[in-house]
Amino acid sequence: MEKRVIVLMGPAGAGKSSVASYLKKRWGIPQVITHTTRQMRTGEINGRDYYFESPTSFKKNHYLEKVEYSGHQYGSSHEGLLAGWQQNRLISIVLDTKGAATYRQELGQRAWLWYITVSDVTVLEKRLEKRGDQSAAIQKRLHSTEFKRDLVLPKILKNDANVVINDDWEKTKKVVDALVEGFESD
Ligand SMILES: Nc1nc2c(ncn2[C@@H]2O[C@H](COP(=O)(O)OP(=O)(O)O)[C@@H](O)[C@H]2O)c(=O)[nH]1
Ligand SMILES: Nc1ncnc2c1ncn2[C@@H]1O[C@H](COP(=O)(O)OP(=O)(O)O)[C@@H](O)[C@H]1O
Repeated sequence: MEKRVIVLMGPAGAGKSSVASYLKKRWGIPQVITHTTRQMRTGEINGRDYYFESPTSFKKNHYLEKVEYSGHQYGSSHEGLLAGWQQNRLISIVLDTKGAATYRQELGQRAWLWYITVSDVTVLEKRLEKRGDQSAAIQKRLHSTEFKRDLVLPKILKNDANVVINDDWEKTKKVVDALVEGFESD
């Protein structure tokens, strides 16, 4: 049976992690956990949200792809993907748009691209504040080239991605349910 990884991408605060959690809770779709050198935020758990690494330990892993985002390293392992697929036909991963393009290149249609966004980008900063991110970290993030890049869906992914506008969480859940149901009934 066909296997797929739902690649959740989009600007910071759009709701990528919220969708990943919902996929797990409602549909039992596990998230492939990636590695990062950024600091753990309040409420985050090592091994659930990320594998938090030092610059030295980060270098020791083997990555399918890795990127720098707002001054920190992020990488996803081949092993994580394969372990997820061993137990499940459908898994998810949260990536930036550069990583998503690599996944599409490496995995073809097995990378199911979902671009999570909002119709009014000014809400993103408010969401990051509400999430409890430190204000210095928010400002650094909002001014990074990667954040600005991911505010729009890159041209090379435009025809391939499902766009999910996450303005209203109740509506988003319905859109997510419809996408998963479409796959399950395939
Ligand atoms: N390419 C790639 N991007 C990642 C990986 N892990 C996380 N990201 C992306 O890195 C960016 C920053 O993530 P994070 O620090 O959690 O910030 P957030 O977007 O504000 O939640 C987001 O766009 C994530 O999707 C990875 O392993 N590879
Ligand atoms: N539709 C929504 N309306 C209001 N707040 C939301 C919505 N979706 C997510 N959030 C909240 O916005 C913040 C950022 O969401 P998150 O999933 O962490 O985004 P991302 O992973 O894309 O950075 C979180 O506090 C989350 O609870």
